[in-house]
Amino acid sequence: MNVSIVGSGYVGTTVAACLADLGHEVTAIDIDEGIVAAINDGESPIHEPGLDELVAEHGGDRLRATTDYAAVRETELTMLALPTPSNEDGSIDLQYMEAGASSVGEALAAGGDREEPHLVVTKSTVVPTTTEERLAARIADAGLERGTDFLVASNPEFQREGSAVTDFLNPDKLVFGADDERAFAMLRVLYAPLREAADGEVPTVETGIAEAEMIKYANNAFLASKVSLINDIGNVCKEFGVDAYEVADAIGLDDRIGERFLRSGVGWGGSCFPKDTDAIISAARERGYDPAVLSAAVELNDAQPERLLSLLDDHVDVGGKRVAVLGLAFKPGTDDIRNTRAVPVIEGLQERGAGVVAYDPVATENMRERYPDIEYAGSAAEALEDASGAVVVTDWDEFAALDAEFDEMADPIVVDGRRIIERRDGITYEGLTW
Ligand SMILES: NC(=O)c1ccc[n+]([C@@H]2O[C@H](COP(=O)([O-])OP(=O)(O)OC[C@H]3O[C@@H](n4cnc5c(N)ncnc54)[C@H](O)[C@@H]3O)[C@@H](O)[C@H]2O)c1
Ligand SMILES: O=c1ccn([C@@H]2O[C@H](COP(=O)(O)OP(=O)(O)O[C@H]3O[C@H](CO)[C@@H](O)[C@H](O)[C@H]3O)[C@@H](O)[C@H]2O)c(=O)[nH]1
Repeated sequence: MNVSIVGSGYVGTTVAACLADLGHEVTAIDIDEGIVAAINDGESPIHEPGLDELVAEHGGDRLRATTDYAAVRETELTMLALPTPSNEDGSIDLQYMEAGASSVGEALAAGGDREEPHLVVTKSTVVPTTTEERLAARIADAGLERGTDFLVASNPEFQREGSAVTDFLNPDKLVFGADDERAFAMLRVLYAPLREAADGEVPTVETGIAEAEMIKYANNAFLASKVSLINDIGNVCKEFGVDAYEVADAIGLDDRIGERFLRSGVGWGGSCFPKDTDAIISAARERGYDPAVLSAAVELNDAQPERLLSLLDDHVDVGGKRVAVLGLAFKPGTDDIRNTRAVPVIEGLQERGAGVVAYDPVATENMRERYPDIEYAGSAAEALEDASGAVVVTDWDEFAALDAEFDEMADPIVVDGRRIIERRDGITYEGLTW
């Protein structure tokens, strides 16, 4: 198929490169000229395992990039992979989606009549009814008729950062939301090569558009709440001196609970869980319903970084002292710092008057833009040297190998928010939930 993907960030670039790899002709459309040039030169604009190779292989060939929306006219299907950030009150900010939908509509309208309607697919995470009520309306504003000139559908994405390529190519499920058999048929053709190439059977859910939009929020809300629940249980465990990881391993053997997403600690961050839980809570409240469990999950998550710091307070008054922060990315395998727990941890240390020295294997430069004034170390060893305490925020594998490096600390107190450091002689070790 000939496909265009509007927005070439974390999701758009992964989807575009993978679809090209599966044999489709793909055009990535982005307003950022640097991103467009990089893709055409065969370079991935983002750090994501496996993506460099795919963009290198297909960039400038089956995968092309442009800033010109006219490219959608050469394609049968356009996916919108644009940002859906939060407004200050937590509600979803649809300005990028609406701008993108308008541009697609105008580009299609400028091409005159079409034999078949163009399918516009919402890949971004949007609250239920957005695609039909807000995006289809923007496309129609260009003088196009839904059903004749264009169709809309929702196809939410469940990939994780750090494993986006393998997640996209081997999804647990595909979700197609549409109200027109022609839209379902096109989505089936689009994903046919993926289903053939995937490691196992890929269940496909065909449903309504608003249902598909809601499935994405329910998925993230469930996972975020699962982590908050294990953090709540973990906090209780800590009060009793019980190891929450032994408890989690045991309850995870119950199929109804499942072993994944039971790692307790300093909480969830990233570009999705925080904004998506906020957006669906806000959208529900607007309609008069207050989702109590989900609100509590967010509240508990917001409190975990302070709980981590209070464990450090139990051992040392960090005012005027050097404290190492190990890990800045919101999770290992990515340089993404959006909503990382490192931010409240750093701010809490600064409020206590500590001198922060931070280290991350790949996310340092992103964090430096946000906090240019704190010290950044070139290695974990350098960060630990002369520090009067260390807090672990991201579970990078390399932290598991740290050992003699702790001997160089002024005061070897380690508070681990991710259970990645081994307890050892010579350090005062506190696990957040164990
Ligand atoms: N990041 C993830 O792992 C992930 C996973 C699943 C779903 N999602 C959802 O996917 C959507 C995109 O997220 P992302 O992380 O890829 O965002 P991103 O910020 O990384 O990328 C968005 C891209 O859109 C471009 N853009 C902005 N306005 C534009 C316009 N008018 N026309 C063309 N391009 C424009 C930006 O330059 C940027 O390159 C969000 O709704 C997000 O919730 C993200
Ligand atoms: O047991 C766990 C699992 C995760 N986390 C934290 O939860 C956050 C999110 O992790 P993860 O879900 O692995 O990463 P994301 O890339 O944010 O992916 C989530 O958000 C994406 C965007 O919507 C969805 O597509 C994915 O399905 C969903 O997992 C990170 O801060 C993790 O440290 C924990 O604290 N404990």
